[in-house]
Amino acid sequence: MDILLNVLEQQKINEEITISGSKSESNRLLILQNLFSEITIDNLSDSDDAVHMQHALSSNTETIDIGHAGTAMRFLTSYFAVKSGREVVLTGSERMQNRPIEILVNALKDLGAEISYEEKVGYPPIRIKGKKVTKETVQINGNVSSQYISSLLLIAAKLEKGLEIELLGEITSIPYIQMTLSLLNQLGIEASFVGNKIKVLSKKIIKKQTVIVESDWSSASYFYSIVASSEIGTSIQLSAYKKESLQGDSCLAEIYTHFGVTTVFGQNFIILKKEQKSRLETLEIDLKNAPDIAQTIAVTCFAEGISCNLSGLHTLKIKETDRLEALKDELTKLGAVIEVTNKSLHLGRSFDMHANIAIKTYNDHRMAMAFAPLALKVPIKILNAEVVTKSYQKFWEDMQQVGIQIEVV
Ligand SMILES: O=C(O)C1=C[C@@H](OP(=O)(O)O)[C@@H](O)[C@H](O)C1
Ligand SMILES: C=C(OP(=O)(O)O)C(=O)O
Repeated sequence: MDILLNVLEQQKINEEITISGSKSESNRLLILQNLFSEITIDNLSDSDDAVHMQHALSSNTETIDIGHAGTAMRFLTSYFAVKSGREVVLTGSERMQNRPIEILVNALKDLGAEISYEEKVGYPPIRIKGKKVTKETVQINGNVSSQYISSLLLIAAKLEKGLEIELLGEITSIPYIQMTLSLLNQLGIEASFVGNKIKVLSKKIIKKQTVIVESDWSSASYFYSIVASSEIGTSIQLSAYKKESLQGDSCLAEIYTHFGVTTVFGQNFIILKKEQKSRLETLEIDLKNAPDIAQTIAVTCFAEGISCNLSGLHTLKIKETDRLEALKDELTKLGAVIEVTNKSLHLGRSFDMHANIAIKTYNDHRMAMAFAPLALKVPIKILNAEVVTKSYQKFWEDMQQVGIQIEVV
C-alpha cells in the first residue's frame, strides 16, 4: 500500500494518543513468562514482533518463522537451546536471514548448546536441539548487538548455577541490557552488572506478580518530530509513560529540548509541547545507546533546517535494512546534502525540500514512520506504508488524529 501524506492547513494540534506497550519490554516478558508461569503481563505490545514471539512460544511445529523480528530471533535462540527434548529450526524473513547471529550461537555452543546452520554459516535459519547446558561462565563480544547479551540473560536464572557473562570490546546499546537486568530484578531475580561482567543468580520460582509494560518510547519519537515541526503552542499528550523508564529511548525528552519541545510528565502520561523556535544550527549527538531513534532525529533535523553529526550508528547497518544507506538515499531525493560512513551520518543545513517525493521504506517500519512528519512541510509519498505494523499497528490512524491527511494512491 502506497500512500500520499498531506497537511491542508497547519493548525495548532492539541491531541491525546495512547500508544501500545514497548515491544522490547514485551518480548523480554513473553520469554520470562514461559520460564516463570508466575508472571502476568499488562499492556503487552500489539506489534507484529510481539505477535511473532507469542506464536513462536506456543507453536508445536519444527520450523518457526519469526518474520522481521530481531528480538524474537535472538531471544528464542537461547530459549530453545536450553529447552530439553525439543528440536526447532528458527528462521525469518529474507532480511533476517542476512542479520548475523554467529556471536550468540558461539556463546551458546561454548555453554554446551547444540546449534547448527541450515544454510549460510553465521545466519538464520538455525537448527537448535534443546538440551540442558551445564557451564556457568561465558565470554561474548558486546559491540555488534546487545540483543545477544539480553538473550543469554533471559534464560540465565533457569540455568542450574545461574550465569556469569564477560563482555568483550566496546558495549553497544547498553540501556537494552540494563532493561533486561531491571526486569529480572523486578521479578526477584538477583543480577549485577559491574565493569564488563554480568552475573545472574539461579532462581527456580518467583512470586506471583503482574508486570505493567510501559508504552513504547521509540514509537513516541514520531510525535516528538511532529511537535518539533509544528506551530508554537502545539501539544500532544501520550499515554502511558512514566519518568523512571526502563527504555533508553526515553532520552528523547532531553534530546528534543534542542528542537524547542518540552516534556511534562503527568500521572501515567507525557505532554509534548512546542515552546519555542529552535535556535540550534548543528546537533552533535552519539546515539550508540539509542539507535532506534536515529532516523527520527535525522529527519527532524532536515525538516527544521538544522545540520547534524550523528555518531555511534554502527549497528544501523544490520537492522531491518542498512538504515544509513536508506537515510542517505531517501533524504537526498528530498534535497538534503548528506554523507554517511559505516557508523555516522552528517547532514548539511538545508532550507529547501522537494515536494511529492516517493520515499522507499525497504521493509523497515522506522523508515516509513520517521519520514511521515515531513508531511507538515510538503506533500510526501510513503511506499509500502504497511511496514509500520512491525512495531506500531495503528500508526497511520494516529497520524490522521494529529492532522495528517492520508490518501491511498
Ligand atoms: O533488546 C532490544 O529490545 C533491542 C535492542 C536494540 O538492538 P541492538 O542491541 O542490536 O542495537 C534495538 O535496536 C532493538 O530495536 C531492540
Ligand atoms: C532494530 C529494531 O528491531 P529488531 O532488531 O528487534 O528487529 C527496531 O525496532 O528498530
